[in-house]
Amino acid sequence: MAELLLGINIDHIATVRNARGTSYPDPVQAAFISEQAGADGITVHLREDRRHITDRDVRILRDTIQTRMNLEMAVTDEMIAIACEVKPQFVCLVPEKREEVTTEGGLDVAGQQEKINAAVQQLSRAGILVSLFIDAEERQIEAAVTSGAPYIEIHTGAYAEAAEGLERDAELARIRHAATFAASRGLKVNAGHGLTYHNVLPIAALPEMHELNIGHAIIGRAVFSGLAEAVKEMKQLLREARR
Ligand SMILES: CC(=O)[C@@H](O)[C@H](O)COP(=O)(O)O
Ligand SMILES: NCC(=O)COP(=O)(O)O
Repeated sequence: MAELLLGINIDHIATVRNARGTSYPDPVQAAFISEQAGADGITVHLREDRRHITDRDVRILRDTIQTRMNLEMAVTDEMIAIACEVKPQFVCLVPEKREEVTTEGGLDVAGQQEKINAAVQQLSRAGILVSLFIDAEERQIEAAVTSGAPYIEIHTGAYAEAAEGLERDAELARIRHAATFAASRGLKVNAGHGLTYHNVLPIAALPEMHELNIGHAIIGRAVFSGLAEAVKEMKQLLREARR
């Protein structure tokens, strides 16, 4: 079976940075370390309200990412103009609501087919590979095929939030069916949102999966794998100050 690719979402580094308005921790450094550790791509979501990733991040990352940039964005004229100028290797079109804490559902491609078709065409003409972030539904997959986008990313949020047992099994079955159906219709299939060290295995085992985009759980874990070292470094500095 082909290797399953891992895209790292580094938005959450920018969230910590922006909470204080500091220049650290820098998502540019996060992208570099992720790539050194084996990431196959870097995902950033330039939200309309710029709550985490900023325009500056996107521009610097476009120059510094060695693998490939996957720019998640809403389907707006502003975002399409930015993407056509920056030219990331991939754009993933996502739904966006100002007041949401995180992306709540998939993009309704079927309900706004002409708008999505136009966006896919414009981005494709700029040489960008387009992915559509959709729920695991045949209707949305058919609409994605119609749009001409070569990729979909299946929103795994409902799976991640489902209670372990029957509820989660049902969500997994929906995703499994969607992945098989989408692949049979010629789409490349990615997935992501809310995937963790505890729930990723059944999704990763689906043979049609091409790439998983994972951020929050990895950044959350990185805090603890690095915390002891960070405390030791500060303690060392304090000791040096009193020598
Ligand atoms: C579009 C998506 O899947 C989200 O995971 C996003 O990339 C993460 O950013 P937010 O936490 O702002 O939703
Ligand atoms: N598109 C999903 C993504 O980029 C990562 O989502 P999360 O792991 O931060 O929930």
